[in-house]
Amino acid sequence: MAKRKLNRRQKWRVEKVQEERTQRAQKRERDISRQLQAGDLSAEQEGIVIAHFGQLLSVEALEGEDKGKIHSCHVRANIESLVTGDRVIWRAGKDFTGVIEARLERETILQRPDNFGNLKPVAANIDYIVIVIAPEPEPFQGLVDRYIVAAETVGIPPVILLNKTDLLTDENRKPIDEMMELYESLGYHTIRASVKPSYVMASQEDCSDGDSSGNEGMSELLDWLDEHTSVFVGQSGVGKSSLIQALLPEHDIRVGALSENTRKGTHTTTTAKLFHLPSGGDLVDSPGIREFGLWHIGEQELLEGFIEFRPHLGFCRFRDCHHEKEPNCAIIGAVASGEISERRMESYRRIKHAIKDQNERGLMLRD
Ligand SMILES: Nc1nc2c(ncn2[C@@H]2O[C@H](COP(=O)(O)OP(=O)(O)OP(=O)(O)O)[C@@H](O)[C@H]2O)c(=O)[nH]1
Ligand SMILES: [Zn+2]
Repeated sequence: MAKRKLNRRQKWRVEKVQEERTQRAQKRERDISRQLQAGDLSAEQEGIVIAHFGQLLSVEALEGEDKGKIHSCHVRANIESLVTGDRVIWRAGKDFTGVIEARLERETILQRPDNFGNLKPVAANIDYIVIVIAPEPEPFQGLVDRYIVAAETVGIPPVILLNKTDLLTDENRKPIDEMMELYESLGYHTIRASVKPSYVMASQEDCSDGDSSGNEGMSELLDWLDEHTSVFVGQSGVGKSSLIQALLPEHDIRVGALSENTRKGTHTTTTAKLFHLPSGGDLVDSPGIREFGLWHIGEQELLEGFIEFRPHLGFCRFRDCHHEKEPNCAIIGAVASGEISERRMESYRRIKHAIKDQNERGLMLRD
């Protein structure tokens, strides 16, 4: 996506919109000052943004008598854009309203490009990116690695979750096991799970091979998610909605995600929602977040995103080595000595060429 150039008329409209926005912000500030003076706002307290609706943010109180309650809050001027997962200092007002005064420092931030090519934050303070794969649709190493690189780039540990283990067969088991073992050997945590679709459940009397819901691997997954905030990403059809639905039986995840998609036309929505898991831990989800990893990667980020490449970076004979056929290339040397697997090297090359292709077609945002 290239940066758009605006013509005069568009520029005028943008300026007009900005002016109106400024006026609205000033009015809000005046309202807030009035409320403060009238003593209608509580003392400052800590909260977490759990959803975003236009100018209003849903903030959950993390302390005090309102702990766990959700307030619909305005944001004071001069606070940079807030996103789901942000921890904030806020004051409660009447009737579950409130005012956000400040944003606390973020541990991590997921960003995606907007239509103008600028990176916009979509979720904050995520601890794990759970990359879901399944025997069907077949997992392609390049795609899984791309998700991993994206996670490494933002500094959030990826967890590889193989879902639909009930669909493992004599034919597909070996390549999938090899893939999982490769990721384990790189130090990534892997989990295996299966979420039985409800129609299978209905026709099944005996659930003795799993937990009472007929699902498998869920307790390990729940343990892993406990006390952390996670997002689920992965190819369409691997079972992200099914997993999230199984984790959050009281929410209608599928319907929510679908209607949000339909309303926005394509997968452009950035509204993310934070859910508390009954067993502990939080999930942040939105159709936009599920696509995280497929947005953009720069060539250097790609190299560093392959964690086993890192010790070899900077040791090639040529500073501008492309790690293709150059003599004394440290990366190629590490493949030859077995420190880097052929599969990951091939995957790296494939992703690099795909990025180049996209760059040449002007689709990428930055190198
Ligand atoms: N056999 C089997 N089928 C599953 C399992 N988990 C999910 N499915 C089925 O796989 C299909 C796709 O599942 P979804 O949960 O919609 O997948 P998704 O990753 O959310 O897909 P998108 O919404 O397109 O991103 C559905 O028909 C599910 O019932 C599983 O563990 N085993
Ligand atoms: Zn090299």
